[in-house]
Amino acid sequence: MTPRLEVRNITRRFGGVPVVSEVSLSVMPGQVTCLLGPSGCGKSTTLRIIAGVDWPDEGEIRIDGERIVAPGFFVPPEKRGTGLMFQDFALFPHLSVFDNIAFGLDGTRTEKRLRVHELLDKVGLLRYIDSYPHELSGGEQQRVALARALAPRPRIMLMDEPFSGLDNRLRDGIRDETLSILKDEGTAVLLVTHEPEEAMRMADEIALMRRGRIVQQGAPYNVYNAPVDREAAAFFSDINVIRGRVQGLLTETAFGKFMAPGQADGTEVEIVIRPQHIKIDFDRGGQGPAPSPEHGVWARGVVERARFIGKESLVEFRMDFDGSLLKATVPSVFLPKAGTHLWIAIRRDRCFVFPVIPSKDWRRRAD
Ligand SMILES: Nc1ncnc2c1ncn2[C@@H]1O[C@H](COP(=O)(O)OP(=O)(O)OP(=O)(O)O)[C@@H](O)[C@H]1O
Repeated sequence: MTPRLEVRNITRRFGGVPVVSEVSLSVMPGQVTCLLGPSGCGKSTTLRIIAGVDWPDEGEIRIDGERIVAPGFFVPPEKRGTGLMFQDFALFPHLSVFDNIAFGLDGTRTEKRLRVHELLDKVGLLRYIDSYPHELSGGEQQRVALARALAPRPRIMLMDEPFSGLDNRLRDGIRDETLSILKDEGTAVLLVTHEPEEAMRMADEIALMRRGRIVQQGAPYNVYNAPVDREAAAFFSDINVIRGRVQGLLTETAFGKFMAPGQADGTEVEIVIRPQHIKIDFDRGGQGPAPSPEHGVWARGVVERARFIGKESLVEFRMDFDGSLLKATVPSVFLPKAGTHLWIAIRRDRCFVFPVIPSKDWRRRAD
Protein backbone atom coordinates (compact mmCIF):
# COMPACT_ATOMS: atom_id res chain seq x y z
CA MET A 1 0.00 0.00 0.00
CA THR A 2 1.31 3.49 -0.80
CA PRO A 3 1.91 5.44 2.39
CA ARG A 4 -0.23 8.51 2.83
CA LEU A 5 2.90 10.40 3.90
CA GLU A 6 6.46 9.41 3.20
CA VAL A 7 9.42 11.42 4.47
CA ARG A 8 12.78 10.33 3.08
CA ASN A 9 16.09 11.39 4.56
CA ILE A 10 15.29 14.99 5.31
CA THR A 11 17.96 17.17 6.86
CA ARG A 12 17.52 20.77 8.00
CA ARG A 13 20.35 22.96 9.21
CA PHE A 14 20.14 26.31 10.94
CA GLY A 15 23.39 28.30 10.70
CA GLY A 16 25.15 25.14 9.52
CA VAL A 17 23.99 23.13 12.56
CA PRO A 18 21.74 20.15 11.76
CA VAL A 19 18.50 20.30 13.73
CA VAL A 20 16.85 17.51 11.72
CA SER A 21 19.22 14.82 10.43
CA GLU A 22 18.31 12.23 7.78
CA VAL A 23 14.80 11.78 9.12
CA SER A 24 12.70 9.15 7.39
CA LEU A 25 9.21 8.15 8.45
CA SER A 26 5.91 7.12 6.97
CA VAL A 27 2.24 7.32 7.86
CA MET A 28 -0.20 4.84 6.34
CA PRO A 29 -3.77 5.85 5.36
CA GLY A 30 -6.10 5.97 8.37
CA GLN A 31 -3.21 5.65 10.83
CA VAL A 32 -1.96 7.85 13.62
CA THR A 33 1.81 8.18 13.83
CA CYS A 34 3.27 10.07 16.79
CA LEU A 35 6.55 11.87 16.47
CA LEU A 36 7.71 11.61 20.07
CA GLY A 37 10.77 13.11 21.67
CA PRO A 38 12.10 15.54 24.26
CA SER A 39 11.88 19.29 23.89
CA GLY A 40 14.21 20.69 21.24
CA CYS A 41 14.86 17.40 19.42
CA GLY A 42 13.51 18.74 16.11
CA LYS A 43 9.91 17.48 16.08
CA SER A 44 8.26 20.81 15.26
CA THR A 45 10.84 21.59 12.60
CA THR A 46 10.05 18.25 10.92
CA LEU A 47 6.31 18.98 11.05
CA ARG A 48 6.80 22.51 9.72
CA ILE A 49 8.78 21.12 6.78
CA ILE A 50 5.97 18.66 5.98
CA ALA A 51 3.39 21.46 6.28
CA GLY A 52 5.44 23.58 3.86
CA VAL A 53 6.18 26.52 6.18
CA ASP A 54 9.84 25.51 6.21
CA TRP A 55 11.94 23.44 3.81
CA PRO A 56 14.70 20.84 4.10
CA ASP A 57 18.28 21.24 2.91
CA GLU A 58 18.17 17.64 1.73
CA GLY A 59 15.62 14.89 1.29
CA GLU A 60 12.26 14.26 -0.24
CA ILE A 61 8.62 14.16 0.90
CA ARG A 62 5.70 12.43 -0.81
CA ILE A 63 1.99 12.42 -0.12
CA ASP A 64 0.09 9.51 -1.70
CA GLY A 65 3.21 8.82 -3.75
CA GLU A 66 3.21 12.36 -5.21
CA ARG A 67 6.35 14.39 -4.64
CA ILE A 68 5.71 17.58 -2.68
CA VAL A 69 9.30 18.37 -1.71
CA ALA A 70 12.57 17.36 -3.38
CA PRO A 71 15.81 19.14 -4.22
CA GLY A 72 14.75 22.20 -6.26
CA PHE A 73 11.07 21.26 -6.01
CA PHE A 74 8.48 22.67 -3.60
CA VAL A 75 4.68 22.41 -3.60
CA PRO A 76 3.23 25.39 -1.66
CA PRO A 77 1.47 24.61 1.65
CA GLU A 78 -2.06 25.31 0.40
CA LYS A 79 -1.65 22.80 -2.47
CA ARG A 80 -0.51 19.90 -0.25
CA GLY A 81 -3.85 18.83 1.17
CA THR A 82 -2.57 18.94 4.73
CA GLY A 83 -4.61 20.01 7.75
CA LEU A 84 -2.92 21.75 10.66
CA MET A 85 -3.68 21.90 14.34
CA PHE A 86 -1.44 23.61 16.85
CA GLN A 87 -1.77 24.25 20.55
CA ASP A 88 -2.24 27.98 19.98
CA PHE A 89 -4.07 27.67 16.69
CA ALA A 90 -6.75 30.16 17.68
CA LEU A 91 -10.16 30.43 16.08
CA PHE A 92 -11.05 33.68 14.34
CA PRO A 93 -12.69 35.63 17.19
CA HIS A 94 -14.91 37.77 14.95
CA LEU A 95 -16.37 34.79 13.06
CA SER A 96 -19.16 32.49 14.27
CA VAL A 97 -18.51 28.79 14.80
CA PHE A 98 -20.16 28.12 11.44
CA ASP A 99 -17.97 30.65 9.62
CA ASN A 100 -14.82 29.45 11.35
CA ILE A 101 -15.39 25.90 10.11
CA ALA A 102 -16.61 26.94 6.65
CA PHE A 103 -13.66 29.32 6.22
CA GLY A 104 -11.40 27.05 4.18
CA LEU A 105 -14.20 25.22 2.34
CA ASP A 106 -14.96 25.41 -1.36
CA GLY A 107 -18.38 24.65 -2.82
CA THR A 108 -21.91 26.02 -2.67
CA ARG A 109 -23.51 27.40 0.49
CA THR A 110 -25.54 24.16 0.79
CA GLU A 111 -22.46 21.94 0.47
CA LYS A 112 -20.68 24.00 3.11
CA ARG A 113 -23.72 23.84 5.44
CA LEU A 114 -23.86 20.06 5.10
CA ARG A 115 -20.19 19.60 5.89
CA VAL A 116 -20.22 22.04 8.83
CA HIS A 117 -23.34 20.32 10.25
CA GLU A 118 -21.79 16.88 9.84
CA LEU A 119 -18.60 17.89 11.68
CA LEU A 120 -20.33 19.84 14.46
CA ASP A 121 -22.53 16.82 15.01
CA LYS A 122 -19.43 14.62 15.28
CA VAL A 123 -17.78 16.90 17.82
CA GLY A 124 -21.11 17.25 19.69
CA LEU A 125 -21.39 21.02 19.29
CA LEU A 126 -24.20 21.51 16.80
CA ARG A 127 -26.06 23.72 19.28
CA TYR A 128 -23.20 26.26 19.15
CA ILE A 129 -23.28 26.70 15.37
CA ASP A 130 -24.14 30.42 15.64
CA SER A 131 -22.06 31.14 18.76
CA TYR A 132 -18.76 33.01 18.81
CA PRO A 133 -15.46 31.54 20.09
CA HIS A 134 -15.46 33.63 23.32
CA GLU A 135 -18.79 32.01 24.28
CA LEU A 136 -17.18 28.55 24.31
CA SER A 137 -14.95 26.83 26.88
CA GLY A 138 -11.33 25.96 26.04
CA GLY A 139 -12.25 22.34 25.37
CA GLU A 140 -15.14 23.34 23.11
CA GLN A 141 -12.93 25.74 21.17
CA GLN A 142 -10.48 22.90 20.69
CA ARG A 143 -13.23 20.73 19.22
CA VAL A 144 -14.26 23.53 16.85
CA ALA A 145 -10.60 23.89 15.81
CA LEU A 146 -10.55 20.17 15.07
CA ALA A 147 -13.74 20.47 12.99
CA ARG A 148 -12.22 23.42 11.11
CA ALA A 149 -9.01 21.51 10.35
CA LEU A 150 -10.98 18.46 9.17
CA ALA A 151 -13.53 20.37 7.08
CA PRO A 152 -11.66 20.34 3.75
CA ARG A 153 -10.95 16.58 4.18
CA PRO A 154 -7.15 16.88 4.42
CA ARG A 155 -5.10 13.97 3.14
CA ILE A 156 -3.10 14.14 6.33
CA MET A 157 -3.59 16.02 9.59
CA LEU A 158 -0.46 17.51 11.13
CA MET A 159 -0.90 18.15 14.85
CA ASP A 160 1.70 19.85 17.04
CA GLU A 161 1.09 19.32 20.78
CA PRO A 162 -2.60 20.09 20.19
CA PHE A 163 -3.68 19.16 23.72
CA SER A 164 -0.99 20.78 25.83
CA GLY A 165 -2.98 23.99 26.38
CA LEU A 166 -5.85 22.09 28.02
CA ASP A 167 -6.12 21.47 31.72
CA ASN A 168 -5.43 17.94 32.93
CA ARG A 169 -8.99 16.99 33.74
CA LEU A 170 -10.18 17.83 30.23
CA ARG A 171 -7.24 16.48 28.35
CA ASP A 172 -7.83 12.73 28.47
CA GLY A 173 -11.46 13.07 27.40
CA ILE A 174 -10.69 15.42 24.51
CA ARG A 175 -7.78 13.28 23.39
CA ASP A 176 -9.92 10.14 23.19
CA GLU A 177 -12.76 11.98 21.50
CA THR A 178 -10.39 13.56 18.96
CA LEU A 179 -8.91 10.17 18.20
CA SER A 180 -12.31 8.61 17.58
CA ILE A 181 -13.32 11.49 15.27
CA LEU A 182 -10.06 11.22 13.32
CA LYS A 183 -10.55 7.45 12.98
CA ASP A 184 -14.16 7.97 11.95
CA GLU A 185 -13.08 10.42 9.21
CA GLY A 186 -10.34 7.98 8.16
CA THR A 187 -7.76 10.76 8.29
CA ALA A 188 -4.07 9.90 8.52
CA VAL A 189 -2.40 11.84 11.32
CA LEU A 190 1.12 12.86 12.23
CA LEU A 191 1.04 14.05 15.82
CA VAL A 192 3.97 15.71 17.54
CA THR A 193 4.24 15.27 21.29
CA HIS A 194 6.86 15.13 24.05
CA GLU A 195 4.61 13.04 26.31
CA PRO A 196 5.08 9.26 26.13
CA GLU A 197 1.62 8.62 27.66
CA GLU A 198 -0.02 10.73 24.98
CA ALA A 199 1.85 8.87 22.24
CA MET A 200 0.99 5.47 23.73
CA ARG A 201 -2.65 6.47 24.00
CA MET A 202 -3.03 7.90 20.51
CA ALA A 203 -0.57 6.19 18.21
CA ASP A 204 -0.74 3.20 15.90
CA GLU A 205 2.95 3.84 15.35
CA ILE A 206 5.51 5.82 17.33
CA ALA A 207 8.58 7.44 15.79
CA LEU A 208 10.97 8.17 18.63
CA MET A 209 13.17 11.20 17.93
CA ARG A 210 16.33 12.33 19.67
CA ARG A 211 18.83 15.04 18.80
CA GLY A 212 17.40 15.44 15.31
CA ARG A 213 17.20 11.76 14.44
CA ILE A 214 14.56 9.05 14.50
CA VAL A 215 16.06 6.35 16.71
CA GLN A 216 13.18 3.86 16.64
CA GLN A 217 9.84 3.49 14.86
CA GLY A 218 7.23 0.86 15.61
CA ALA A 219 3.97 -0.01 17.34
CA PRO A 220 3.72 1.46 20.88
CA TYR A 221 3.89 -2.02 22.43
CA ASN A 222 7.16 -2.78 20.66
CA VAL A 223 8.77 0.57 21.28
CA TYR A 224 7.94 0.26 24.99
CA ASN A 225 8.85 -3.41 25.36
CA ALA A 226 11.86 -3.58 23.06
CA PRO A 227 13.64 -0.22 23.42
CA VAL A 228 16.70 0.24 21.21
CA ASP A 229 18.87 1.52 24.04
CA ARG A 230 18.90 2.67 27.62
CA GLU A 231 17.89 6.24 26.74
CA ALA A 232 14.85 4.99 24.80
CA ALA A 233 13.80 2.84 27.76
CA ALA A 234 14.25 5.75 30.17
CA PHE A 235 12.13 8.06 28.00
CA PHE A 236 9.01 5.99 28.75
CA SER A 237 9.43 5.35 32.48
CA ASP A 238 11.72 5.37 35.43
CA ILE A 239 14.29 2.56 35.05
CA ASN A 240 16.74 0.54 37.12
CA VAL A 241 20.19 0.00 35.72
CA ILE A 242 22.25 -2.98 36.88
CA ARG A 243 25.86 -2.75 35.74
CA GLY A 244 28.08 -5.69 34.90
CA ARG A 245 31.08 -6.78 32.85
CA VAL A 246 30.93 -9.52 30.23
CA GLN A 247 32.96 -12.68 30.73
CA GLY A 248 32.45 -15.52 28.29
CA LEU A 249 29.13 -14.09 26.99
CA LEU A 250 27.76 -13.83 30.54
CA THR A 251 27.50 -11.03 33.07
CA GLU A 252 27.52 -11.65 36.81
CA THR A 253 24.91 -9.69 38.81
CA ALA A 254 23.12 -9.85 42.15
CA PHE A 255 20.49 -11.90 40.33
CA GLY A 256 22.91 -14.43 38.92
CA LYS A 257 24.38 -14.63 35.46
CA PHE A 258 22.83 -12.81 32.50
CA MET A 259 23.41 -13.54 28.84
CA ALA A 260 25.03 -10.67 26.95
CA PRO A 261 24.83 -11.96 23.37
CA GLY A 262 27.12 -10.34 20.86
CA GLN A 263 29.16 -8.50 23.53
CA ALA A 264 32.91 -9.10 23.69
CA ASP A 265 34.67 -10.14 26.90
CA GLY A 266 35.40 -7.17 29.14
CA THR A 267 32.56 -5.03 27.69
CA GLU A 268 30.66 -3.13 30.34
CA VAL A 269 26.92 -3.73 30.01
CA GLU A 270 23.81 -2.29 31.58
CA ILE A 271 20.82 -4.44 32.39
CA VAL A 272 17.75 -2.24 32.37
CA ILE A 273 14.52 -3.11 34.16
CA ARG A 274 11.48 -0.98 34.94
CA PRO A 275 10.52 -0.62 38.65
CA GLN A 276 7.07 -2.12 38.00
CA HIS A 277 8.71 -5.35 36.85
CA ILE A 278 10.45 -5.99 40.15
CA LYS A 279 8.66 -8.31 42.58
CA ILE A 280 9.09 -8.32 46.35
CA ASP A 281 8.70 -11.36 48.58
CA PHE A 282 6.90 -9.98 51.61
CA ASP A 283 6.14 -13.38 53.20
CA ARG A 284 9.49 -14.53 54.44
CA GLY A 285 10.96 -11.10 55.28
CA GLY A 286 14.30 -11.85 53.67
CA GLN A 287 14.79 -14.94 55.84
CA GLY A 288 15.67 -18.42 54.65
CA PRO A 289 16.41 -19.64 51.13
CA ALA A 290 15.42 -17.74 47.98
CA PRO A 291 11.72 -18.05 47.09
CA SER A 292 10.55 -20.26 44.23
CA PRO A 293 11.60 -19.17 40.73
CA GLU A 294 8.12 -18.58 39.32
CA HIS A 295 8.56 -14.78 39.57
CA GLY A 296 12.09 -14.83 38.19
CA VAL A 297 15.54 -14.73 39.71
CA TRP A 298 15.93 -13.57 43.31
CA ALA A 299 18.43 -11.48 45.24
CA ARG A 300 18.49 -10.05 48.73
CA GLY A 301 18.47 -6.36 49.58
CA VAL A 302 17.71 -4.07 52.45
CA VAL A 303 14.98 -1.42 52.30
CA GLU A 304 16.58 2.02 52.04
CA ARG A 305 13.28 3.90 51.95
CA ALA A 306 9.65 3.44 51.00
CA ARG A 307 7.17 6.09 49.88
CA PHE A 308 3.49 6.16 49.00
CA ILE A 309 3.14 7.76 45.52
CA GLY A 310 -0.60 7.63 44.72
CA LYS A 311 -1.94 4.35 43.40
CA GLU A 312 1.27 2.54 44.31
CA SER A 313 4.28 2.61 46.60
CA LEU A 314 7.90 3.06 45.65
CA VAL A 315 10.41 0.97 47.58
CA GLU A 316 14.15 1.52 47.24
CA PHE A 317 16.56 -1.28 48.09
CA ARG A 318 20.28 -1.44 48.66
CA MET A 319 21.47 -4.75 47.25
CA ASP A 320 23.54 -7.05 49.46
CA PHE A 321 25.54 -8.17 46.38
CA ASP A 322 27.25 -4.87 45.54
CA GLY A 323 25.57 -2.08 47.49
CA SER A 324 23.78 -0.77 44.38
CA LEU A 325 20.30 0.79 44.64
CA LEU A 326 17.18 -0.65 42.96
CA LYS A 327 13.65 0.78 42.86
CA ALA A 328 10.47 -1.28 42.83
CA THR A 329 6.91 -0.06 42.52
CA VAL A 330 4.33 -2.17 44.29
CA PRO A 331 0.58 -1.81 43.95
CA SER A 332 -1.40 -0.42 46.90
CA VAL A 333 0.03 0.93 50.12
CA PHE A 334 2.80 -1.23 51.44
CA LEU A 335 5.57 0.63 53.19
CA PRO A 336 8.23 -1.69 54.63
CA LYS A 337 10.45 -0.06 57.25
CA ALA A 338 13.93 1.13 56.30
CA GLY A 339 16.47 -1.51 57.31
CA THR A 340 14.13 -4.47 56.60
CA HIS A 341 15.78 -7.32 54.67
CA LEU A 342 13.68 -8.67 51.78
CA TRP A 343 14.03 -10.92 48.76
CA ILE A 344 13.35 -9.22 45.42
CA ALA A 345 12.92 -10.82 42.01
CA ILE A 346 13.32 -9.80 38.40
CA ARG A 347 12.14 -11.65 35.32
CA ARG A 348 14.85 -12.10 32.75
CA ASP A 349 12.41 -11.56 29.88
CA ARG A 350 11.64 -8.08 31.28
CA CYS A 351 15.30 -7.07 31.24
CA PHE A 352 17.12 -5.33 28.40
CA VAL A 353 20.87 -5.73 28.11
CA PHE A 354 22.78 -2.86 26.46
CA PRO A 355 26.48 -2.08 26.14
CA VAL A 356 27.48 0.99 28.15
CA ILE A 357 27.90 4.09 25.98
CA PRO A 358 29.96 6.75 27.78
CA SER A 359 27.87 9.92 27.98
CA LYS A 360 30.39 11.95 25.97
CA ASP A 361 29.82 9.51 23.09
CA TRP A 362 26.05 10.08 22.92
CA ARG A 363 26.44 13.32 21.01
CA ARG A 364 29.09 11.88 18.72
CA ARG A 365 26.83 8.94 17.97
CA ALA A 366 23.90 11.25 17.21
CA ASP A 367 25.90 13.46 14.82
N1 LIG B 1 14.34 29.12 12.63
C1 LIG B 1 15.26 28.61 13.46
N2 LIG B 1 16.50 29.13 13.51
C2 LIG B 1 17.44 28.60 14.34
N3 LIG B 1 17.23 27.55 15.15
C3 LIG B 1 16.01 27.00 15.15
C4 LIG B 1 14.96 27.48 14.31
N4 LIG B 1 13.86 26.74 14.52
C5 LIG B 1 14.21 25.81 15.45
N5 LIG B 1 15.50 25.96 15.82
C6 LIG B 1 16.22 25.14 16.81
O1 LIG B 1 16.09 23.79 16.41
C7 LIG B 1 15.97 22.94 17.54
C8 LIG B 1 14.75 22.06 17.39
O2 LIG B 1 13.58 22.84 17.51
P1 LIG B 1 12.12 22.24 17.36
O3 LIG B 1 11.14 23.34 17.68
O4 LIG B 1 11.99 21.55 16.07
O5 LIG B 1 12.13 21.16 18.53
P2 LIG B 1 10.93 20.39 19.21
O6 LIG B 1 11.38 18.99 19.36
O7 LIG B 1 9.67 20.63 18.48
O8 LIG B 1 10.88 21.08 20.63
P3 LIG B 1 9.62 21.61 21.47
O9 LIG B 1 8.86 20.39 21.89
O10 LIG B 1 10.28 22.33 22.63
O11 LIG B 1 8.87 22.53 20.56
C9 LIG B 1 15.95 23.85 18.75
O12 LIG B 1 17.22 23.85 19.34
C10 LIG B 1 15.62 25.19 18.18
O13 LIG B 1 16.15 26.22 18.96
